[in-house]
Amino acid sequence: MTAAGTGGLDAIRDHPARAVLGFDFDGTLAPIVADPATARAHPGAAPALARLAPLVGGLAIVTGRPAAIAVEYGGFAGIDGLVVLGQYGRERWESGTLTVPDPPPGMAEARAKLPGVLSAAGAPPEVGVEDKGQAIAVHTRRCAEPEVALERLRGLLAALAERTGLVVEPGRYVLELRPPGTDKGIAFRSFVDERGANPSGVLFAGDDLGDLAGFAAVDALREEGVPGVKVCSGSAEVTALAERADLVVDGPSGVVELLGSLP
Ligand SMILES: O=P(O)(O)OC[C@H]1O[C@H](O[C@H]2O[C@H](CO)[C@@H](O)[C@H](O)[C@H]2O)[C@H](O)[C@@H](O)[C@@H]1O
Repeated sequence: MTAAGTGGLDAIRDHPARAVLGFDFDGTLAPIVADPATARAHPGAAPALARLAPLVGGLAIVTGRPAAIAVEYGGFAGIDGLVVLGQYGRERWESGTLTVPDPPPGMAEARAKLPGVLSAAGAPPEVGVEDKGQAIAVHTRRCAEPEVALERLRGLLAALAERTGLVVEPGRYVLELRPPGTDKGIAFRSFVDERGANPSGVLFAGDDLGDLAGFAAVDALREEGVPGVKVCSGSAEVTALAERADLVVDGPSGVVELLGSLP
């Protein structure tokens, strides 16, 4: 644990009612599985979040998943006070109310052209397409050589994104075509700001490249004098987060253990 991270955790524990916490879903609260449709939160996650929600100033799931899917797969439906910021902040779920904007311009064209792009890239049949309405994720985890399949797709998907006004969000054996304009850092910072001008401390936990923006939000808050802690749900697949984290825990079970120790 870094000294700054210890300061962040101490501040959260000393003044939990003004603390704001953000957690990624896949790989952080939910173990990684081969089929995205079968991912479910660690069994201890929802009970731990339900216990914590009334004790802290703000508690959010900040995820690339559609908000409704994260609520369903997480078992979060009954948790009062929990906010789910889905699709990198475009969608919001809170107390059973879901807010979803119209799909971005370009998404329909990207959807229509994607099969041709996969074919041009020689994508094997194990490549999976996850249509999330606001975004489309192309998964290679189930391919015999997932890294090779991902690299073959990278350039063509980047070109498709550029043609359709989208951006490519890379992740764990996934390249996602999604609208620009938000990321987990913007989503988490705006959630912190809406909870009040004087947070006692902030925490962001993640496992994947998209979570680096959440870490950057914690860094920016620290520079403004707000104690903060960056938690990495460790895996062999992504090392970039561990290098920037204050604390590395052992995957979703380690994150649930940390949740149980808060505030
Ligand atoms: O922001 P997150 O909650 O971490 O979501 C990021 C992406 O996670 C999902 O894909 C990842 O998890 C899958 C299930 O364990 C796994 O099969 C895949 O390889 C991972 O990349 C999800 O399917 C995507 O839509 C999310 O954007």
